[in-house]
Amino acid sequence: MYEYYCLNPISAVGLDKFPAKYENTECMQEADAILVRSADMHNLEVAEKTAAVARAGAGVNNIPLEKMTKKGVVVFNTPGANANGVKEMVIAGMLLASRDIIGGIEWLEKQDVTEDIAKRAEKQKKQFAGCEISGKKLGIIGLGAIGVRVANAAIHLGMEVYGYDPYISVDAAWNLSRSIYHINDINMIYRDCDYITIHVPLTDATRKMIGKEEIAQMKDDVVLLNFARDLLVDEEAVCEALKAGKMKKYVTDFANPTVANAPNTLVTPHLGASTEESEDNCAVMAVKQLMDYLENGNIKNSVNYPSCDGGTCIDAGRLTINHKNIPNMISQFTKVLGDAGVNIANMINKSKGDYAYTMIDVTMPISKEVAQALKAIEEVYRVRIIK
Ligand SMILES: NC(=O)C1=CN([C@@H]2O[C@H](COP(=O)(O)OP(=O)(O)OC[C@H]3O[C@@H](n4cnc5c(N)ncnc54)[C@H](O)[C@@H]3O)[C@@H](O)[C@H]2O)C=CC1
Ligand SMILES: O=C(O)CCC(=O)C(=O)O
Repeated sequence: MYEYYCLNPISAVGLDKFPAKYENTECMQEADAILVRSADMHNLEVAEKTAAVARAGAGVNNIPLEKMTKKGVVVFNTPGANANGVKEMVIAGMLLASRDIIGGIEWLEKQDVTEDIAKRAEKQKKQFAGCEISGKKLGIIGLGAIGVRVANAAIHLGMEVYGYDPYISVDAAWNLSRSIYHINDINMIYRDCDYITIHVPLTDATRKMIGKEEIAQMKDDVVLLNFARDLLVDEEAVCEALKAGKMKKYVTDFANPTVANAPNTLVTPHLGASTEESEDNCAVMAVKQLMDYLENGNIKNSVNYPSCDGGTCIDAGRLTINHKNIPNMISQFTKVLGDAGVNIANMINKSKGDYAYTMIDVTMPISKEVAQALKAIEEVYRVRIIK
């Protein structure tokens, strides 16, 4: 029996994939695995028993990764599963920033509905007029799952698209329309684009990457869109630019005291991934990844441990070890197993930066004592007997 705990509501389409041997617990401390969306986990202590956290979504800045890693907790996310939902919001954001659709609707809602409503509407409409996005320059910072989709959609809407991503993945590059200008100097985007949209993860390296200096380079009347994370942008500087008439609109998915109801901002309450399809996709992917990890020890789409696929164990036993990526670890593991007379059938050792993961299939069942001896090795964070 496995127990899972949901820190946020998770789509039933995903949770229904858990078979009967999985139970949804009300108590986080009892959980083998935790599912989360945007809940802040930085001040939460997860139980020793908890082996995995699955973020049903992309951004993992709400999860203390270093702390989890050193507890041997594998953190998963669901790359691309909600990217289309965000892409559609970005397109909507560009349109809302270009035409005063909201102003027009609000004006109409306040009117008395009388026989002459059509006539009054025709008279008023000029104050809600705007411009088209076709033919305008769009700069995209971050060409990952979302950035690529936004880029390709914008091309189809007739925009001239410039993309910047020094770490673009091979997959993303393959999916990118050939009509997009892939540029190496981010300042070109700041200087030349009418619309700028950011789609990078929030890390120490990207925090406040758009600040006063970057805004100063931008064209007058630029529209800045932020569906990634508010802390990527110096929003005090944005509000000054909006007030000064330098920036036309700031479209953001993140409400906070700086931007909520501020002039010329369009703020949505973190709705990018709030579609039936995105919520279902993320939940299904998160649940499948958790099940494969809990039952087989396989890792796919983890942000803190390497991928590892040993399939289903066909030998007598399997154990997995989460540990630091330093010399002499494997020899210590094989010594413990050799001393206990345990024969190794197969072994996989993978690393991701400072951390590593070892999966060992053996020809006889593994005792708790052997697992304890492995756990006692310095810089071993967790040992699981899978079978
Ligand atoms: N508003 C919402 O509901 C949602 C927001 N997000 C946010 O959007 C972010 C991006 O999501 P995805 O595209 O799915 O992630 P992704 O991981 O597929 O793409 C991120 C891209 O940013 C690039 N990158 C990293 N540092 C960069 C830098 N300094 N300059 C330029 N590019 C850089 C990476 O190389 C990668 O290609 C997430 O980390 C999350 O914070 C994601 C999903 C929903
Ligand atoms: O779960 C959500 O609604 C938030 C989505 C998000 O911000 C992400 O996937 O990074």
